[in-house]
Amino acid sequence: MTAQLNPRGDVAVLVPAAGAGVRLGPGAPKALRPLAGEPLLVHAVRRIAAAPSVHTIVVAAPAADVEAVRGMLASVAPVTVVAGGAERQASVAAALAAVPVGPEIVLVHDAARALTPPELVESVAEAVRAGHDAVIPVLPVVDTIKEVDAGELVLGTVDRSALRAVQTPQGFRRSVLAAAHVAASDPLTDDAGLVEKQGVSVVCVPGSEYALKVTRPFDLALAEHLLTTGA
Ligand SMILES: Nc1ccn([C@@H]2O[C@H](COP(=O)(O)OP(=O)(O)OP(=O)(O)O)[C@@H](O)[C@H]2O)c(=O)n1
Ligand SMILES: C[C@](O)(CO)[C@H](O)COP(=O)(O)O
Repeated sequence: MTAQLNPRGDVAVLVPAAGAGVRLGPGAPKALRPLAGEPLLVHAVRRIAAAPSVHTIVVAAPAADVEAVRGMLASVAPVTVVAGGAERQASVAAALAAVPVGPEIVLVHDAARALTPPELVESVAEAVRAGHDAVIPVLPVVDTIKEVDAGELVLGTVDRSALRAVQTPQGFRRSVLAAAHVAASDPLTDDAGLVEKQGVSVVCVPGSEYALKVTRPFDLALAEHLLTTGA
């Protein structure tokens, strides 16, 4: 059944999905690769659409696959599909340009984080609604972290208590994200990094283990296991 978005919602979600997936290995663009029988992107969009505040979803698809992605998502949720760019930042900028007048909170969410629960979409949006210009979901770093030189010689042990692993969706006041993209020079893979460069304070909220990014083959196997076991 096709999900309905909330016409009175205040949140637009941009879904960059135009990456190749080089680290996943040869094959179709990553967002279009199957996870338990459906493309990663379908899983991601279904969960975004289940978040009650979402008014608009814009997907940035690989340029050659825009029509295929429209077809793939037609029965999932009402989405706008645009062509992405060569860098993630260009894909986000293309999606941002397609957001209609209305939503004043914009979330940017990797298609690759296909199992992200709707509750995380809501908690990030709520933190922006509460007055923060930029909000990122994070997890504590659980491994010991070493700094090394070019020859893999350990230089020292980093204090991990002040480190966080960053996820998406990342949430922004719309004008803040738009200004950061206008001002952007070198491409970054992280929108929070763009707004930091503008001197904007970025606030952390608790992330979710389920928002793992499918990057390497092990991540895909883990996501498949989580889905098929109902974990
Ligand atoms: N030119 C790009 C590059 C990335 N992305 C998207 O940004 C998200 C996060 O990127 P990542 O997981 O690093 O994906 P890829 O760039 O595809 O991965 P790789 O670096 O292994 O090729 C993904 O949903 C990806 O599709 C995008 O829309 N446009
Ligand atoms: C935005 C991001 O998902 C935050 O963790 C990440 O930066 C995406 O890209 P990367 O190429 O894997 O760093």
